[in-house]
Amino acid sequence: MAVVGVLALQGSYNEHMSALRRIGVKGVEVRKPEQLHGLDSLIIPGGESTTMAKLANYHNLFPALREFVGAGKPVWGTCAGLIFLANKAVGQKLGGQELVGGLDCTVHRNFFGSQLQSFETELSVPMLAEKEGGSNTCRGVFIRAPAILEVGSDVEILAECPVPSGRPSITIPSAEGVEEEVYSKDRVIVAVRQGNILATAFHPELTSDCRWHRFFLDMDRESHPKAFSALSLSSSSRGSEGGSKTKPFDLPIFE
Ligand SMILES: NC(=O)CC[C@H](N)C(=O)O
Repeated sequence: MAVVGVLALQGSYNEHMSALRRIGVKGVEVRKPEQLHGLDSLIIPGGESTTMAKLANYHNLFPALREFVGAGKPVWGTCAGLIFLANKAVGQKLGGQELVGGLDCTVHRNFFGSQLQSFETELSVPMLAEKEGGSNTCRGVFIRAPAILEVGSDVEILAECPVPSGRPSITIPSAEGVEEEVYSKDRVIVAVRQGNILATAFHPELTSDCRWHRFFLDMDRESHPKAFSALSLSSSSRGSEGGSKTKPFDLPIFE
């Protein structure tokens, strides 16, 4: 059975652990580099990316995290986790912060504004519905959320969000170091996939909809099918919130 690590330095790791439990998957809390060995995939939760980066540095986790991503194992970053995985982040604190990288995109750390400008909205997610069943939308919980400004050609866009009208305008340094306004579009990217990397600017682990977790586990399954024996990780719950997919008749494992 696949073993999914959840980086447990700070932030919403408990919520990811319980979402994994809901779909019958074993989650393992990761705080040290050696705990990454033997994992099939990894979730980097939301939280506060600067604090998380300091803790990751303290535990000497960055080289091991980069190696994990580079090995092609599935990695999912939610919110602060997305910032960790981006190749480039803007809107950071002075001096920036260390990133794991791997995801070919530029992320703005606090695109939607301050904690007070946190919000929930329905996101259109046709691809998620196609793969995991259920409604064409999902609830997006955005907490002092980042957003993706630009993506490379290998990055598949899975969800976009209308830019709220009250959002403060953002500036990023140009190549010459001069401040310039860059974002004027009315939509922004909030979920992407690039090969083994999944990233969401919002928090599916704070909702009861497990489809993003299932989607991630399906990526995991695709990357090494042997870890998934006849015990279907989601056979117990696929169909409850996922909706229309019928359960394979030969896999009535957990009822
Ligand atoms: N909910 C979150 O993970 C917020 C992330 C936050 N914008 C940061 O920079 O870390």
